[in-house]
Amino acid sequence: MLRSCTAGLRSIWALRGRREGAPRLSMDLQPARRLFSTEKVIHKDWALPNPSWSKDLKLLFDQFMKKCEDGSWERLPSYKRRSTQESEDFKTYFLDPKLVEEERLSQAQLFTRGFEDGLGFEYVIFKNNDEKRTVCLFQGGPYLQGVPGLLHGGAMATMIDIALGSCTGGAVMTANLNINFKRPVPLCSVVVINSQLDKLEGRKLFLSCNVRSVDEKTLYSEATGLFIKLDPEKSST
Ligand SMILES: CCCCC/C=C\C/C=C\C/C=C\C/C=C\CCCC(=O)SCCNC(=O)CCNC(=O)[C@H](O)C(C)(C)COP(=O)(O)OP(=O)(O)OC[C@H]1O[C@@H](n2cnc3c(N)ncnc32)[C@H](O)[C@@H]1OP(=O)(O)O
Repeated sequence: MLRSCTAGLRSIWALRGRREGAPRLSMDLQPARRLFSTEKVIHKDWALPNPSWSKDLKLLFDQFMKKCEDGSWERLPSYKRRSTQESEDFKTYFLDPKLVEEERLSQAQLFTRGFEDGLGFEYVIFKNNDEKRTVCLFQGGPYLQGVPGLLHGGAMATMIDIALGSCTGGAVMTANLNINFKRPVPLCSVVVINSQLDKLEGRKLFLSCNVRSVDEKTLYSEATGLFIKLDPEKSST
């Protein structure tokens, strides 16, 4: 496993910055301000295949894209940053400008999308609106290691949070997250996170998910989450 991961790492380095349609920029060599000031970077959709995706991930992606054809499923796009108008709305309602400097905020990005291709979080989420559930296909790269050769539990928790949040469809905050880690996830492997909305109670959304291997034989984790719809009348800070 470690050997294949090292080979993967070598090929990933060979592919750095070559995501389809992406500008050839190297994140560690250029100042963040320059990287994130171009519209092209801000609006790039990262939930699409790139050369670091394994055969398993590409295969599952293709299968779910087929399910999207009749409209029952949709692929959720993923951006490093929100669009300008959404950012402004968000700041107006929920952020205290005294707590976060404008310059720092201009550099902000979704942390799961801050890695070079293949090194960190590679994922795509498909949503079935009628069934109120999502499927997240996730390949955790070599920079997400915890115990040698294994995915860090915090990286898994991050993906579980995002997967559960993708079922909510709105401005929400995670209030509670409970995870049972049942089996360790091999680094660089692909897992499937099935999430669903179990109950809606006022502003409270109760969700659950499980994390399985591609062949569904291994149950890696189970989790439940409570998300709260944000109240624009209240400040979250
Ligand atoms: C920040 C805004 C986000 C906006 C997003 C906008 C668009 C989304 C689109 C794209 C996003 C893209 C990607 C997202 C990627 C990553 C997601 C990251 C998610 C996070 O990384 S997120 C950070 C961790 N998260 C926090 O940092 C929360 C800190 N926290 C709070 O900010 C407040 O705590 C809050 C807002 C949760 C609630 O505050 P509040 O004042 O609005 O509501 P209140 O306290 O009245 O609770 C109402 C009812 O929920 C019950 N309740 C509350 N908490 C509970 C708990 N823990 N257990 C059991 N019940 C609980 C109460 O008991 C009451 O129940 P009842 O109504 O029955 O009395």
